[in-house]
Amino acid sequence: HKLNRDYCVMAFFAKRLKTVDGTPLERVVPQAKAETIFGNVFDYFGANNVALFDSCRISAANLKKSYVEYALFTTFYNVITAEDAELLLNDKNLLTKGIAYYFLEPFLQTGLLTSGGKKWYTRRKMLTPAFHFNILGQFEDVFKEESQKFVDQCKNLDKSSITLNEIIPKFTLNSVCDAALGVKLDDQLDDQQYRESFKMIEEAFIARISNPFYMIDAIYNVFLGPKMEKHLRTVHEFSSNIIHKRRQLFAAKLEHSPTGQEKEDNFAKKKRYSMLDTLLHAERDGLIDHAGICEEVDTFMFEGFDTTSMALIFTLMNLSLYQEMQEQCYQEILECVEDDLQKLDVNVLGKLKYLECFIKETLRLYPSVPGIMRKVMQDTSLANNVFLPAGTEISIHIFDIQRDPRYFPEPNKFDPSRFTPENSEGRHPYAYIPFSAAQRNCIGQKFAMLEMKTLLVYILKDFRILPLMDPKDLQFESGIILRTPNAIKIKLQERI
Ligand code: HEM
Repeated sequence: HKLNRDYCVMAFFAKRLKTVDGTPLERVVPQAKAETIFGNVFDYFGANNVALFDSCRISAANLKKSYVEYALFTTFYNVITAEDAELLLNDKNLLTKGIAYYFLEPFLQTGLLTSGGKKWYTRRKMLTPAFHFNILGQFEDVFKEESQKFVDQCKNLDKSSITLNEIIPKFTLNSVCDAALGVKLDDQLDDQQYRESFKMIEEAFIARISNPFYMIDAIYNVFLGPKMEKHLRTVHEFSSNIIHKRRQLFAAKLEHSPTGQEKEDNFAKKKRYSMLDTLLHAERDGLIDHAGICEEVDTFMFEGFDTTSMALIFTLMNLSLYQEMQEQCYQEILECVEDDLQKLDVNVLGKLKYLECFIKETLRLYPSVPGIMRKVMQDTSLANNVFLPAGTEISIHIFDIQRDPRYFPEPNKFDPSRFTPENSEGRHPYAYIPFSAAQRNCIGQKFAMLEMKTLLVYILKDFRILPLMDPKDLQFESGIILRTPNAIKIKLQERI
């Protein structure tokens, strides 16, 4: 027992965290209570996704400090405060992604999300202009078209019970494909199958992070890997078809340019291109190859589709639950937005300050990406007296950070006024990080906000949103994206 207490048998090979000045570690970083005598190795073994999610919240509530867990060969430093998140996200030695992203590689290879070092830096530099403020107006037309399609579809549904999880993902997938990739989804591209395979891949991912044996490639490849091949093929074929379609459009566009000078002229004028066109241009210049384009397209579909879906689903749920606040959003829209929605643009959307606070508060309580990870590549000492040995995995729990009562009193209460300029003043800048922060923050955050605001304006102008569920019943599942096993339902009533 003594041996086990000190060295965590079975987690014996996980390197121990230390303090820089020799203070006993438990005073600075407590260890999460182990469920078995084997350290934290089997704490999540066999737990379902809901139990897994809840156990992280229980550790955070009990320990109230960033804490450590010792697994089979790996040490996990779990970060739950804004102060620690700031130190880690700004450390230039801690830009490499953690083990969880390695499990995503069969799907995304090493695109912007999963890559590190020089490759990440070059790609980020290449793609940043595609998300520049100036290009947002170009996306806006797509968002308006898709939003109009969405409200027309709602008019034909049974409005007494609408399951958001069933209809929102189609909207966000269409939007990301059309706006960022420049391809409209049609009958040739089976998006239903894509979404199903995407879900299966995420389940395999969760199996890997929760079961210490599946973390070992050899075991995963025998028992789970073969079942995933079909789904990986589906998602890769889907993105390849998108690239193929855009390539044809791109070639036709260049052919019709009278002198072939178009590209040079436009680049000279710093004309902005959509994300996929930016990659196709870079390919012509020999800066990326076809495999690289596939990695990035998979990455953008992965990051741009379900994240925004869940954010919209929770925002619509909150609009249904808080009727007075919904009315405030509606009144603001009446004041700022003309009846002719064709005139809706980035500037008008920028005036919808209350709606923005509403979305931000939703993302605080329900961050679409509840946690992110980093890997320590070389021994690192932090300013908070923690020494991280090389190989340590860092898990930054955005979900817990954003419910810290020091920065958000009554943290579980939904209150958009927390985000007015007066109330935000002086708050720790890392207390609210739904899009992460510092160098590896979300490249698509403006894109996402614009897409969400546009759809919400279209819905609120045409419908009153009524509640159909009790938020107390909400459960959450552990995963890459914050999901709930509950179907999130609302009622719609057409405004006269
Ligand atoms: C509400 C919607 C969204 C949320 C909450 C969100 C959140 C995040 C977070 C937390 C990260 C950091 C991941 C990490 O460090 O591991 C991230 C990265 C990223 N996001 Fe988003 N995202 C959203 C929408 C989008 C959209 C619409 C796109 C693209 C169209 C996008 C593209 C990316 C990419 C490519 C990265 C990787 C950036 C890098 O490492 O350089 N995201 N996002």
